[in-house]
Amino acid sequence: MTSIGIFGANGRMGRALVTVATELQGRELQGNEKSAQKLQLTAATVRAGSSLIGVDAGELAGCGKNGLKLTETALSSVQAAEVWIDFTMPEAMLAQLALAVAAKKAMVIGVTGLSDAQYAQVQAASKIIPIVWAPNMSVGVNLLLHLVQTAARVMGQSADIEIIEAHHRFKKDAPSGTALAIGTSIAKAIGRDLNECAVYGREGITGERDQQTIGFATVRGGDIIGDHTALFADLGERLEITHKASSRSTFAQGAMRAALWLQNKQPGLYSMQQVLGLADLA
Ligand SMILES: NC(=O)C1=CN([C@@H]2O[C@H](COP(=O)(O)OP(=O)(O)OC[C@H]3O[C@@H](n4cnc5c(N)ncnc54)[C@H](OP(=O)(O)O)[C@@H]3O)[C@@H](O)[C@H]2O)C=CC1
Ligand SMILES: O=C(O)C1=N[C@H](C(=O)O)C[C@H](O)C1
Repeated sequence: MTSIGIFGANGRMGRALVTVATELQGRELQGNEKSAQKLQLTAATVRAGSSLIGVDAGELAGCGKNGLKLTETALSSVQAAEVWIDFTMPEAMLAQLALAVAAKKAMVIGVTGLSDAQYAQVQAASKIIPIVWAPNMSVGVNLLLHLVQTAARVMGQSADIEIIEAHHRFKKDAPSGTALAIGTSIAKAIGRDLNECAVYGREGITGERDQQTIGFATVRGGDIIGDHTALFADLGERLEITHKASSRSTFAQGAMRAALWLQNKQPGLYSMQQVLGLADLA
């Protein structure tokens, strides 16, 4: 049995995580090294001083009372679970990561929009505790990261490559972490450096398109959960590879799978590709 804690239980993803963990509790799930494992949700935290402290976590999440009272984010609360899941915001996540390091707890991190310096802090923490960090924990997107590499190898020398993403109006970062991961994956497959070839917006007299660039387009609106398309556009044909998330539970289920996979792992920074067994896919 792996005990799970959730930071930021009041967020959109926090509530999805509490709901999925509550549903999966006690059931046999795919875990580490192909063995079945069970999880138990033993802690869920909200900001220090929040009026939600003491409220039932399941009731807040909208899945019905689960008997778990929300606690405040603090070192004392972190002791209550073996693996912590964090889908909050970069600064909050880093403060929570410091608590996990102090308590020597494993962590699953889904936060996007990290600066290079913030990502370096995650890397440093992974020398002390095991961490899975991934900008997207759905099976489909992690498969897409492979499919775009095949497409890029076949079409990338002549087709124009564009990555289009759409998310809800509340999203804070752009382009999405997933869009950047798709760009990185494609660039790697065709020997380009994303830092040098990415174009993040166009306006005015831009001139003709440089085929060597990888373009990004961002849409924000309403309650779109998360759509991503990699477009390979040549003269006479175009290929589009699209993933659409229709529920946040797909990300939450991926996070639970990562949490079970992390149990008993050595300190290190692991990817969702490793969790899903896709790392060696050609
Ligand atoms: N990897 C993946 O598969 C996915 C990743 N994400 C990423 O997860 C993150 C969260 O997304 P979402 O749930 O929509 O965001 P929300 O804004 O709904 O939730 C953010 C959470 O972080 C907490 N928080 C924010 N700032 C602070 C702070 N300074 N101190 C303490 N707590 C803080 C909020 O607390 P409070 O409620 O008190 O404000 C809230 O619980 C984003 O980076 C998003 O890109 C999202 C979906 C999938
Ligand atoms: O903020 C979101 O909602 C999402 N963020 C992730 C990202 O930035 O890629 C993943 C998912 O698309 C939802």
